[in-house]
Amino acid sequence: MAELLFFSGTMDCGKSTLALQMDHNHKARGRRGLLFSSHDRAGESMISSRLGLQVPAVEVLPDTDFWAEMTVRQTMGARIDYVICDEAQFYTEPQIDQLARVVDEMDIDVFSFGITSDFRTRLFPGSRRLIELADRVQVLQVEALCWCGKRATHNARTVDGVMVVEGDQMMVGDVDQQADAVIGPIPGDTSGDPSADPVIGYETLCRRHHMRRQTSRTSPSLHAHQMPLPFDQRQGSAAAPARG
Ligand SMILES: Nc1ncnc2c1ncn2[C@@H]1O[C@H](COP(=O)(O)OP(=O)(O)O)[C@@H](O)[C@H]1O
Ligand SMILES: Cc1cn([C@H]2C[C@H](O)[C@@H](COP(=O)(O)O)O2)c(=O)[nH]c1=O
Repeated sequence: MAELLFFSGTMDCGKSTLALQMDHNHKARGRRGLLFSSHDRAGESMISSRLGLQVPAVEVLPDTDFWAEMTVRQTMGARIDYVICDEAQFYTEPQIDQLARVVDEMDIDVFSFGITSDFRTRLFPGSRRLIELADRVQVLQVEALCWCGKRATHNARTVDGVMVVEGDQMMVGDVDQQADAVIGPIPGDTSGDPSADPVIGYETLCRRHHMRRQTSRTSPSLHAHQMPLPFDQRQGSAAAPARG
């Protein structure tokens, strides 16, 4: 019997990698699958993993109807044994209902992948509906970590390196946008230009640090370790710290 599975976790815990691995393993055994995604960081119609894999996928739009998608393809003679759905947090509730119907009435496995909650710790509508309907919800084993070393359970959004708790629920972005913010501006780098667009980034945190709004940038201990020694260009040597 086909199943609706939801593989979930924070950002950067390996969901897209697992999605592509599952596709590979099922394909290797002669099963036929269809890949879907929505607003992947690498661009439209794509499933991309930070491990470097990138595979074409059908882009899910607000008016995509999964029941119709499957019906049209099957009518044209395609065999569909399973469906991979990445970035499923962005799907609408009716789309998740359609996926459940595809499982139950067409006997097609649906393997869905997505983050559970947004930067305000609120459930995404698509994820909420998946939690309500899935046969199984599986939290990924690979743990994204907070800067303190604990398991990261929440996603923080940063704007120009500063954690925010207000804004649109959907904003495509990545976790490594924090890096520059941690070590401060690099001399000659104009990306810190105040007239430039704000840099949206994300950081995975444990609950305690999410609640306290403490990111790697505002953590006093980590900040001290990652700050480069101030370099006195006149002397050619490290000078006394100018910043507290
Ligand atoms: N350079 C690297 N070497 C080894 N593993 C990496 C590297 N870069 C990323 N990863 C792994 O990839 C994971 C992110 O995978 P990805 O599928 O892109 O995550 P998600 O879809 O959950 O955001 C990281 O948690 C890490 O385990
Ligand atoms: C927390 C949060 C994330 N997003 C976006 C940022 C990324 O583009 C995706 C998650 O991708 P990943 O493969 O899981 O890393 O979601 C968002 O739009 N709103 C949020 O609150």
